[in-house]
Amino acid sequence: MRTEELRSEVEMARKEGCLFEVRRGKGRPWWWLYAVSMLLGLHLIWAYRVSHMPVAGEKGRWAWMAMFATELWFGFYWFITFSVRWNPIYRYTFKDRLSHRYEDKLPGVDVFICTADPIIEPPIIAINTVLSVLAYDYPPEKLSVYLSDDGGSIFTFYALLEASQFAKSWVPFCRKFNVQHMSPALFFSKSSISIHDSRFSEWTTMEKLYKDMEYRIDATMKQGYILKDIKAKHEGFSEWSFKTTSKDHQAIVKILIDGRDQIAQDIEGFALPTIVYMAREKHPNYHHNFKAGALNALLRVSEQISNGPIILTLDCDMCVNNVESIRDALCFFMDEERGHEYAFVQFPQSFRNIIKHDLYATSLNIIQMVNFPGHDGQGGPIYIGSCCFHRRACLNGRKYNELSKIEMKGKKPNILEASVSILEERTKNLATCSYEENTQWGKEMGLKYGCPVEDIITGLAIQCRGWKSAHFCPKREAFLGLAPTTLSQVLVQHKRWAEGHFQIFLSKYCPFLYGFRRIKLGLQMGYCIYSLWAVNCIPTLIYVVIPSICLLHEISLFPSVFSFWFIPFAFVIALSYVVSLWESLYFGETLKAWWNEQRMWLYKRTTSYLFAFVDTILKLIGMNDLAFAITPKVADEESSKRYENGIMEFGSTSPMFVILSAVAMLNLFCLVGGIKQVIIYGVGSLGSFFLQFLLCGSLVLINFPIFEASFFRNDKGCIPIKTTLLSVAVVIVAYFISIL
Ligand SMILES: O=c1ccn([C@@H]2O[C@H](COP(=O)(O)OP(=O)(O)O[C@H]3O[C@H](CO)[C@@H](O)[C@H](O)[C@H]3O)[C@@H](O)[C@H]2O)c(=O)[nH]1
Ligand SMILES: [Mn+2]
Repeated sequence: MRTEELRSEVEMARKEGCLFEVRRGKGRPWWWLYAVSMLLGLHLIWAYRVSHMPVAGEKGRWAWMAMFATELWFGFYWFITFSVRWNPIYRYTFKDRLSHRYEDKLPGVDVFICTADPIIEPPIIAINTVLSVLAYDYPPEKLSVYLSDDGGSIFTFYALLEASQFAKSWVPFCRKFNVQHMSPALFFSKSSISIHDSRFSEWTTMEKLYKDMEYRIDATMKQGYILKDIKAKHEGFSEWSFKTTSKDHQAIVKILIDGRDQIAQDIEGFALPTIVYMAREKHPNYHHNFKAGALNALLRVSEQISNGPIILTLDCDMCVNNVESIRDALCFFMDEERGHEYAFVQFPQSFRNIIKHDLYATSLNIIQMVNFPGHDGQGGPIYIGSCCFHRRACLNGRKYNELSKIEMKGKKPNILEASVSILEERTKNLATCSYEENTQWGKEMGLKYGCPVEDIITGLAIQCRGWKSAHFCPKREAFLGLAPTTLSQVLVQHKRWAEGHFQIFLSKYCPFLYGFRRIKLGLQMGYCIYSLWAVNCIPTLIYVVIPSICLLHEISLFPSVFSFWFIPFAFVIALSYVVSLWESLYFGETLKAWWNEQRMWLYKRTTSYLFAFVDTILKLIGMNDLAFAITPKVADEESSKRYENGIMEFGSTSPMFVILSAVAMLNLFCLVGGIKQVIIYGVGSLGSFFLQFLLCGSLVLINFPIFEASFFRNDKGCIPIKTTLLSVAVVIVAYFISIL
């Protein structure tokens, strides 16, 4: 049994020598008490629904059935969530033991960074990520950085060239000053130095060096072309004249710093890691398969150049923020007893731009702090695309075999023999999409194609090949990224996620089918929390519309406060909110952040998930194409300011906002209507409508930002009058339908 397994794992770690240790979460009896009482409450609610069903012809029979179906679904979904959360495990590493034993035998690490669009992902962000990686506390000859640019932008290439120059000063500076915020932008925004400090002049010189570089990149982008004398500095610029009309797919590979090169040595004797730029052309005849395609191309290219047995994948905005995270990851891979079972080590994705009360619930705190250790307890966390260390062999498609421990050293990379230009020429062909024609890339090898959450499906496949994975959450955040900062960005991002997960559920990779007998049932259910996100749109819409409309029509859908049946409803509602609030507060969120999170759940469920649901169905019947809407990493100045001040951003006329606004208006309308009836019929009638009032009232309350944005704001982020009118029209139509 799992319990035994865990106990013996901890035992083993105690025996000294192990590089990591596993500890089980505390407080499990409480969890069981919670689960049993919740189940009891749910059953009573269902019993009430069955026993009090209106007879045929009676008012509200359909509404009743919809409520019953919804509550069944919520119960089922709660059960899935609980099954993931009941047995979390937490991991600890012993990096001193690692250094002690393996310092001279550390494996090569290849870092893959993806960027795709120089406008919504400005190159300065991507190169800050590159620079943060270069500042890792790791032997430079064993570290290589690859930047994939799906935008194929000459400006990104230029920025990387600048960065590889700047790195020669930045990396030694980081060592000398023991810099912890390894991305220069973050470092200079977070730390300051006193004029009396002996390091003052060095510090300010470095700051100026960075600001100048930033300025040059910015100016070049504004100008729209690269100056002649800059172009003369690197022959790489000449490649941007390639013709896109060619029959074959084309790619560019440029080695900007060659790790074995002596010139790469800076004044103080610091060698720099290898830095490689790769771009794949957009070609009408070939699908470039978005990020998965980019990562697969990098796998092939890097195999020829550095061939590190460990790979770290990062999004362009995800800076390294902890000099030790490579070593943490290695503690899992290199542990003598159990290391060979692990395919990947996932770190949490943390964000550097979350505001005080986390307006859009973008920190993903609860998912990462509660769910992920739970997945880990069931055999392995999921792979979420960024901040994850992989074994190259596992990404390439290798099956787990108890007997074969993977050699960490990897084959000798070719860079030792071939010249840079030969390597570039050879790897260029490997980077193209035409190279993948009639191969297993995207199917059995590398990241999987055809899904907007390529990471999830790839991780699932790795686990189904017998590998374990680990979730590791160090005290100091290992990585810091940029969370979306406007409501529509968040909703679109979640639409992509929900859609991807739901597609997996409906495909042959459905965790229950594909994972059957390959991974634990608990882990299969774990994947389903997300796979079924999209489906939640329907029950949620039922719950936010029907009881309120029924309130208006004096149809009671819940037991009266004076009835016995009121107890299970009150109990389940109170318990689930108390537990969720407790979780949030426990993980350091504020009360207001929790409230904001509840609102975001409502918004995601009624818009992102709905659109994801519909789009997935359309795609299933062949009416829609696969897309990957990239999340912008920047917003305009005004809306950024509103974000900083915690003001919700609407602004555009998105159909998503019409739905949000319509739900809010409908509930306001019903609440007013309900109150009117109480005034007419007296407070006595309140009893049997109490829960409906509570629900409708909470919906009005939580939607306050929408009313504010429709009626009391006139900045550019308010709700356009068109959207408000449309939503009112929707409410009127809904009202007339309901009286038919
Ligand atoms: O055609 C593309 C599209 C995207 N990207 C890159 O993929 C990364 C992730 O894209 P982003 O729009 O930032 O997605 P997020 O929703 O923020 O990312 C989460 O979700 C994705 C899956 O939906 C994962 O790939 C990411 O790692 C994970 O952080 C970025 O670096 C992009 O530059 C490409 O390289 N090529
Ligand atoms: Mn992102």
